[in-house]
Amino acid sequence: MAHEIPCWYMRGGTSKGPFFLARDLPEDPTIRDAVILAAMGSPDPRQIDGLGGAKPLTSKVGILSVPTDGGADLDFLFGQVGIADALVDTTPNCGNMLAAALPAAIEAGLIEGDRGTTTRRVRTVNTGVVAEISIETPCGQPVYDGEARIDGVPRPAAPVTCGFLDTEGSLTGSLLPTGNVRDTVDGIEMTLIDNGMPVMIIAAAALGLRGDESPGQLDGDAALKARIEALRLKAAPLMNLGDVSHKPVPKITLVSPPRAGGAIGTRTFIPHDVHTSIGVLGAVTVATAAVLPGSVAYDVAHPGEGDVRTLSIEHPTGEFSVEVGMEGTRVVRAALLRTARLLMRGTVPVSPSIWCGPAA
Ligand SMILES: O=C(O)/C=C(\CC(=O)C(=O)O)C(=O)O
Repeated sequence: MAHEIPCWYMRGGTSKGPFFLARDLPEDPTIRDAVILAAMGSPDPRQIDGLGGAKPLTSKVGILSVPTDGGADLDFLFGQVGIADALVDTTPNCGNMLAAALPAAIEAGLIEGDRGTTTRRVRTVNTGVVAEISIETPCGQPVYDGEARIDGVPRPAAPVTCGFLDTEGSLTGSLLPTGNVRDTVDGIEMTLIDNGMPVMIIAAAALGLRGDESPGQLDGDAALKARIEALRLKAAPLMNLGDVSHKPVPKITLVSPPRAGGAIGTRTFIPHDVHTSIGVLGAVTVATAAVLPGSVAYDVAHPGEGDVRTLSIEHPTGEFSVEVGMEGTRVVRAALLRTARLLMRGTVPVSPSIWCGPAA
């Protein structure tokens, strides 16, 4: 008989995927990952035999637990699940799935919601980044209907507010891991930066682009993608990320002057497909570069003024507003809005041969 794993299938921002409780999954990470791959239908380019959506933004999972060290109220382990690769990567952050972690934990009975608004510190175990997340819980349970709108999601929903502190160097050790605000790799100038997400920021013009091309146009340009991947493989070791040929970081954001009254125009490779919008911590990192004099982003940005300012990061399906708190030219905190929704709750059946791991 199949093993039934409790599961809450959530949309978090512009991503979606199943959430599990750590206690419902095998402890051994190798068996756990085999179970997740089976649940998602990987490896298979169509993920036809599982829950995965055959795109990076819909091939994600969250694993929840309550920490005992006092460092947070909820631990969220994020997994980027390979589609054609049999790989569950728990290295990077994902701010979109993070937005769904608290409602999922309340749905699962792991955390008791407050009456009115529930605010908790949620730690992304992957990097240790802690975010303060607030959701509406009028009677102690999350509500999902509401009037908050985020670009990339067609319907309005209840707001999820996310506040970040201490995101510098999340994976690379420092905001500017090379020690430079600008580097040159294979003749292309770039800013290599990590304020929650390692990102290579390159002017779209440096690659012969305008910067407002559609994701379809960019995804269809095999020569461009090969060039960008070659740059990524060279830049990643400079960012202390080593060999990233099987890693989803760093991301690459091509920047250009804003076209819709925002702070900057973006097209982001994550890293092999073009994002239909932009990731959460990706947007925080691009906003950080946009206000940093000397960076490639600063050259084309309208960075605004003041110790607290809102930067509108333009992307293929609209914009993403990031409020930043600054000390000098340094971003020390970021706040932003997401929405999330429970799409389905149930159990995922997994074959006992996978659940039990290889025979001894
Ligand atoms: O960059 C990606 O692969 C996609 C993400 C990551 C994210 O949310 C973030 O940058 O925090 C997403 O949109 O879910």
